Amino acid sequence: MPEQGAGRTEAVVSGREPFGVRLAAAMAAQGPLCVGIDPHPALLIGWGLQDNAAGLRRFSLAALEAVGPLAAAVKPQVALYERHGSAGIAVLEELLAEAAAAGVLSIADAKRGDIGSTMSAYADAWLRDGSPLAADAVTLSPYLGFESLRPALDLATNQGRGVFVLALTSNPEGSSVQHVGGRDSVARRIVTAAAAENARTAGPGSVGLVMGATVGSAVTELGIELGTLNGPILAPGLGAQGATAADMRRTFGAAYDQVLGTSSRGILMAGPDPAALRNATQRALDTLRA
Ligand SMILES: O=c1ccn([C@@H]2O[C@H](COP(=O)(O)O)[C@@H](O)[C@H]2O)c(=O)[nH]1
Repeated sequence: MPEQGAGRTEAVVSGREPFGVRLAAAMAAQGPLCVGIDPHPALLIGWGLQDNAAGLRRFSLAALEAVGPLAAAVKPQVALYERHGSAGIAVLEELLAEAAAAGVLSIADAKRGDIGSTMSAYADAWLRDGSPLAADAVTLSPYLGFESLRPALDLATNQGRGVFVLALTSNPEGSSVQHVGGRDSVARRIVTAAAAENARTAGPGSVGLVMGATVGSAVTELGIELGTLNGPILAPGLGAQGATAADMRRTFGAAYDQVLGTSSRGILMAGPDPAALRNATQRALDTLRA
């Protein structure tokens, strides 16, 4: 029996503007910064909170309240909610709802990827109206094949939501898979596939890429062409992983305007004082704009 769900085309069309358009507007208004909400145990303790669901909730809502008005988007790291079990997932649901109510774009960093039929369920969870976990966008892993992501690509389009597909990740181990093939690398093929998706839309596309701020010269060495992407690039690695805005400018060159730099621990470690969190966010924004 053929795989069910892999080729599903969504019929639902939401009334909201495409994610790519909404993100471009937020980046123009706020600047090119996404703040990661990563409630690591050490950060909870550092904020004077307990490493439990109640601490997680206070941390998450306080972080959103402080940084939300300054950032183009927030990016909760799903793993750090999952480690608290169902109570942690309930906090993530509340955080996503609060972000939506405050008009702050949310990117769920879940890195989902599976065969098409299971991918449909992931898409329903993260991208469908009415799901308690629906975010404006979700991160996806394409290592079961880019086309295995089809249910999420189609649902995102039809719901005015977006996806960010891992292409060149910020960790040093990523190159052992993503650089394979040299000038015809795995990463380059993912970029080409994302560009083909975005070519279907006239405005800014909603299929983004994850490309670490730490990847240095990999983009040029692998012959990756970003000029035709027509979509956003989520660039983690600022701050705690050591990358700077200057590194990002060198790495992304002419595509820098499409890049949404993201920092989690580098900003969150300034908390819990809201003014200190706002200052850390503003400093990160200033370097990205400089
Ligand atoms: O290539 C990637 C993809 C995702 N991430 C995630 O971003 C944040 C980074 O946190 P920092 O504290 O700013 O280092 C984290 O949630 C990662 O899982 C990434 O770092 N690199």
